[in-house]
Amino acid sequence: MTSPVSPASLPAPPMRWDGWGDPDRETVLSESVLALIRGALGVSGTPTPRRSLTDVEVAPTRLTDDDIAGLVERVGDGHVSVGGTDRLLRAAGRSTPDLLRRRAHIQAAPDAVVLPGSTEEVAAVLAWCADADIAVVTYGGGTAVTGGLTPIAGDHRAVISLDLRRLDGLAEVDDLSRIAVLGAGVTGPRAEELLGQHGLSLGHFPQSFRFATIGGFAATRSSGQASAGYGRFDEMVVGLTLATPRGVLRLRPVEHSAAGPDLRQVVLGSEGTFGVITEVAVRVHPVPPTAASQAWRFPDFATGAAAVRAAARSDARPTVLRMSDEAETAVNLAAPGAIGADAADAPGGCLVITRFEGEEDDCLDRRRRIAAILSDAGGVDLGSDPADTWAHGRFDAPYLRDALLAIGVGCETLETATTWSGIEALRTAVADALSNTLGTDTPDRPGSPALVLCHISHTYPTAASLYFTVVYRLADRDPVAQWMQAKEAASRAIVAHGATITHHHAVGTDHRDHLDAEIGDLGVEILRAVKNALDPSGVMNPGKLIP
Ligand SMILES: Cc1cc2nc3c(=O)[nH]c(=O)nc-3n(C[C@H](O)[C@H](O)[C@H](O)COP(=O)(O)OP(=O)(O)OC[C@H]3O[C@@H](n4cnc5c(N)ncnc54)[C@H](O)[C@@H]3O)c2cc1C
Repeated sequence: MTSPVSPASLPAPPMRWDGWGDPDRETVLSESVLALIRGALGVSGTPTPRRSLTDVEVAPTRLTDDDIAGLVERVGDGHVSVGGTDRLLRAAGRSTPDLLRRRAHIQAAPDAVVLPGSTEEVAAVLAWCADADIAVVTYGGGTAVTGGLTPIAGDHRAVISLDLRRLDGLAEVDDLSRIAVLGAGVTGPRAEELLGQHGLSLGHFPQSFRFATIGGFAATRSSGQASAGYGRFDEMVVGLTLATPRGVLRLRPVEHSAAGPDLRQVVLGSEGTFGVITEVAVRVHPVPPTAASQAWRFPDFATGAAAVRAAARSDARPTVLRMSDEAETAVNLAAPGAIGADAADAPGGCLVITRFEGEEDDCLDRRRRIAAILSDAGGVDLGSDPADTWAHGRFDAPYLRDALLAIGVGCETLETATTWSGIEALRTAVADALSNTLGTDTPDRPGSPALVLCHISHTYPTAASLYFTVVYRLADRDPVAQWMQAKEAASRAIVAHGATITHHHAVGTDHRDHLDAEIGDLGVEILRAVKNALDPSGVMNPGKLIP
């Protein structure tokens, strides 16, 4: 039995419930985007209205009055809700299947939302849940894209969402060591604001920066757009605190230790299946006084990839280094405000963006040295404008997806990484898998090819990550199954090429069945053993990460 949702009693997560970003911002597709989409996919472009929150039903909570009292006892009055809206708002992440499921009249939701205010309260809730046989899904910013937030109770009698928004402080700054300790619920902008008051910066800027949290970054091994300069998030972490059903694990911020295997690396990427990361000690740096950019055009992917590889190996490494393939360059994805605008007269080739942050002399010197490398490798200097345009609009592209979904156009991304020697074959295989599954004729979608775009998003001396965006006509019937079929084909191609199933989006539910192909049966057994030590009753995020 389901019932319409009652109003919220807890503060709502800041993102719109059924889409991306600021709830007050409505994206209207420009004429150039509409023309591109109509021409490529044959849709009419007429938007269908969104479902209102009040027109959704959820099942009643499975928690008893005693359960609710038990939770309130641990986190205090006003921090627990079994109200339908509170539960629904935390019921999903922001993948395209998540958003498609948000269109249904009846939706799955956790049985309660709990807002702990400290590490001790988190630990108390987890111990209580383990005793009471209730599963726990940790909720950070809600930007998960691989099913990590799906409210799965598994073998347990109910599931709660543990929203960390109250863990929102800067606990400590060690200026001399350049280490800061941030609460897990601090969002990307709030972290920069808090650190900025000390003249410091973290430098982690994923596309989800505005909404995702410090704890979420750590739990998913996130990677930001400035990873070439500041590293992946896991490289920024020097210490952390993990609350588990068995107690609290505190890993002190001494990065350089020979005291056995590095347990931080065991916690990073654990996706809430071992416990809840409540605090993270991160490496920080002074706010960079200068930024200098430069964009380049290469004739084709292979030439551009060789140039980017050389730049990634240089000690003049840019802070941002990325390259769009021919298709992504042609639709102008680097400038969301101008997509499709000059598609007809685009000069072709592959766009490379470089950006350098730091002291002025150092920035200019690195830019000059990288310019020499890229120029020698066949690049044409486009000046700073395209790179500045990319920097300006870099957090806005996700809004487009909502507007596309409204007109019957699917838009989803997936990512992987492999060694430089495997990059070209991997790109072809994944792109083919996506085009073949989403671009074939079916009674639902006669003759609509899929548009597959790709960029090299993160670079290392030995490897690089590939990030695919695919735009396709949604099936009238079961568009979730349509995407899942394409994703499975792409995942198989990734596994067959020995690449990683995820470079930074994490495993969640979506990649779980492919994890054993990557780490082997013994690797899976190790993860199970760690989980068993920290979460013997298996209440922490069941159905995610570990097959
Ligand atoms: C439009 C868009 C763009 C994106 N761009 C990027 C990108 O550029 N780079 C990138 O790396 N990712 C990106 N992502 C993916 C996503 O933003 C990251 O995975 C991010 O790290 C999730 O953080 P969050 O706070 O939103 O976590 P949530 O989505 O709330 O949770 C993610 C997973 O981690 C668990 N979790 C969250 N917090 C904790 C905690 N404190 N302790 C234990 N477990 C926890 C959750 O249970 C869940 O399984 C993008 C997603 C979207 C929708």
